[in-house]
Amino acid sequence: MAQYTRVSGSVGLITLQSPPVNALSAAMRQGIVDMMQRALSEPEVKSVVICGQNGIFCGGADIKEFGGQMSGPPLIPMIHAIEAASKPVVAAIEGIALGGGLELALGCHYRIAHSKARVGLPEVTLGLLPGAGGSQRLPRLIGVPAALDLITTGRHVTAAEALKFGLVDQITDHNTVNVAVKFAQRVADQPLDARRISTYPCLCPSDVAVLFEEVMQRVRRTARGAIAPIACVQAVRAAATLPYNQGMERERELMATLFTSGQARALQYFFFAQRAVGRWSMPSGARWDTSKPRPVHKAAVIGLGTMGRGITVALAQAGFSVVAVETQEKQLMEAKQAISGMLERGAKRRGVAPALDKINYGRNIQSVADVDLVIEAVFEDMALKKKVFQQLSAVCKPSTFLCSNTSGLDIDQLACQTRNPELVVGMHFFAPAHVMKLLEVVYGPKSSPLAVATAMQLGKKIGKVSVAVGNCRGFVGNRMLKPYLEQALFLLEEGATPEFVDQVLEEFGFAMGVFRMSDLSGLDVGWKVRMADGLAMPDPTTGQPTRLRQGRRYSPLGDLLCEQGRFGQKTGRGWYQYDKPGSQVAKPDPWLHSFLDEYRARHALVAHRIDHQEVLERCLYSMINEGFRILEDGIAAGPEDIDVIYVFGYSWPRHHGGPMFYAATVGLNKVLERLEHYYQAHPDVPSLQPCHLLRKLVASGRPPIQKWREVIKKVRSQL
Ligand SMILES: CC(C)(COP(=O)(O)OP(=O)(O)OC[C@H]1O[C@@H](n2cnc3c(N)ncnc32)[C@H](O)[C@@H]1OP(=O)(O)O)[C@@H](O)C(=O)NCCC(=O)NCCSC(=O)/C=C/CCCCCCCCCCCCC(=O)O
Repeated sequence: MAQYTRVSGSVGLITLQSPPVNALSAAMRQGIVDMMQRALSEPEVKSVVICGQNGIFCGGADIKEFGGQMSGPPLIPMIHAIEAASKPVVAAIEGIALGGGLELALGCHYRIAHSKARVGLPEVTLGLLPGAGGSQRLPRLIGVPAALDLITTGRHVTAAEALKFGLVDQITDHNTVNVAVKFAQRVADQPLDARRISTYPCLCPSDVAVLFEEVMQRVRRTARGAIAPIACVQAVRAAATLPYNQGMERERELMATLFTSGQARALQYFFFAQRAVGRWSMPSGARWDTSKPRPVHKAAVIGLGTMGRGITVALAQAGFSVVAVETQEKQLMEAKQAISGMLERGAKRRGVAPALDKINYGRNIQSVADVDLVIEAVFEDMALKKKVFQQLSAVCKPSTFLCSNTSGLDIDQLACQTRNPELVVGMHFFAPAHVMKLLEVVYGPKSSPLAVATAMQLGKKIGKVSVAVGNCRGFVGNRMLKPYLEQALFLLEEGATPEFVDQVLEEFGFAMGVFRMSDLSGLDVGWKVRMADGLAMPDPTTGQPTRLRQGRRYSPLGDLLCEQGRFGQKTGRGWYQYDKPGSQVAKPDPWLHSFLDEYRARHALVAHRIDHQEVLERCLYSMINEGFRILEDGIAAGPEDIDVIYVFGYSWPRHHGGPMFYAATVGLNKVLERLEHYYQAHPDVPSLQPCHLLRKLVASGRPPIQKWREVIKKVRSQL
């Protein structure tokens, strides 16, 4: 775990050895304690260097240990002992020094970093704070404003930025360990008192109280109910206002609260879930580790509307050559201008040259003949998409992967239009496509593991978190959205207002409640789909909007709004009113309230008092129930896939882990019991009927979420 060698005669070199990231597990901490003792006890050794194996200093505490009983030497006394050492200790930082890894480096007397290294205190992203002295040492070293920024955002900084802050003493382009060893030799006789950060006064600007107030307000506004960012501010405030020892005590108290909170558990689960989705599998047994992707050098995008533009930008920014096709001259010119603007703004932000020359624009689909992969992004219309796929199949090389950016259409029907259906997959991007992290890679029954592996790898290369999912209406994300939206409408019919439903969901942590979100995305989008499905129509016998379709409850409220031209923000009216079309400031609309009253009266619906709990349970549990159905159907391989999709694509609050993790924390038996209760009250709403897998998990003794796959496997094998 930690290896000790003596180099250059007088330097004790401690190398952290625990791939992949040299995390500070109990064994690693024990190793460091032992090796430090050895270095300090050897009279020939005048100074010490701590480095990491394989070009990585340290990725911090071992997150896996947080879930169990902590054992081994604690981190805080270990770091204190390093700082108190009588011989200079130099951290040689290569690759990364994150979290506890940076806190370890802050306990050292000097820090030398490679120019390509990144450092940071990302504990806040795991629901924690830098609880091994980081919240107290960092402000003492780099000042309160910079420390607040790093600790509350968890962002990683480059070595150059770290040098500017004074966080590291030197950066090098050469072998960092060699440089650190020479440095350690040079400082071997230097006094250490001025190098112990815990003894420094905390560097505060004169208006520090105002600064804390401002940061606290910002954090509360953006945290959406997450508690760790607030605790981080409180911990830094302790550094600024208390002596070091008392500050450490405050850090410990705050850490204890966070450490045992459900939010930390959810965020740590989510850390591993994000990584788990990369290890995809298909019901056929094909898997990430047995399916090799084919390299993609040149790609094409067909259709340069909002989605196509974003996809083109994402590809070009990642260095792909792109053929961007739009058949209408005027639209092509507009798209070219918009894409250039997006690339220029993005390049300016990142301090690089815009990748304008990566894109060739054309009006003719023939121009994609030699590309390796095409992403079709035309209007969401099956007939149109089928036509495009027929054309692509005729024009492209036989080996070209043909992908559709669709939010829910049947991939199999598109694959059937082509010569090589095994090379067809869905790539469901989320708007704006160059910004949003999520990509659903959708495999149909004919999609080959090669096509899935290639689309997954492409997604990774363009910076997306890609999740492989099966083919069904709406895939995972939009399929689960349907019961959620449906419940929200039913709640309005029964007496709630859009403002109240949104308030409850936003208090839960969604960036936007369901109605504000619908106004933003445009009510006409769903209306068109419902019309195509034959739903958004008056009852043929009465001519009235009907509340029952195919024996199921149906709410025509959204359709009625659309019939009035209320499409949301873009028309200045929707579930809310806006000052003008395109405005984003939603205001309650008295017209809407009267409309709801009239609607209820017309349908003899008696409004009743709907409370916070009912809104949350009906909206979330119906969505979660659909999530269990998706698992049962094999559309998602595991709960992690669903959770990652919901956090990255649908603004599910990350500190609740995702809908499936949330169900596990609420208790599956409680979710089941409440669904049964609501289904009894609403037997014409099938999405409230608890699904078989949920019942099975409860009957199996509610195993932890990590064990659900075993039960899922059994349930699927019985189907
Ligand atoms: C940037 C990375 C490091 C690397 O990224 P990349 O190259 O893309 O690779 P990945 O795929 O992400 O990772 C590769 C595998 O490594 C695993 N991994 C990564 N980091 C860790 C880690 N820190 N621990 C465990 N495992 C890790 C990862 O999962 C991959 O494996 P797999 O594919 O999943 O199998 C990137 O990985 C990254 O960003 N890592 C996280 C960095 C991070 O966030 N570090 C901070 C960790 S938290 C920390 O350090 C906290 C320190 C303070 C602790 C103080 C403890 C005091 C306890 C007090 C408790 C008080 C309780 C009181 C209770 C009471 O009183 O009762």
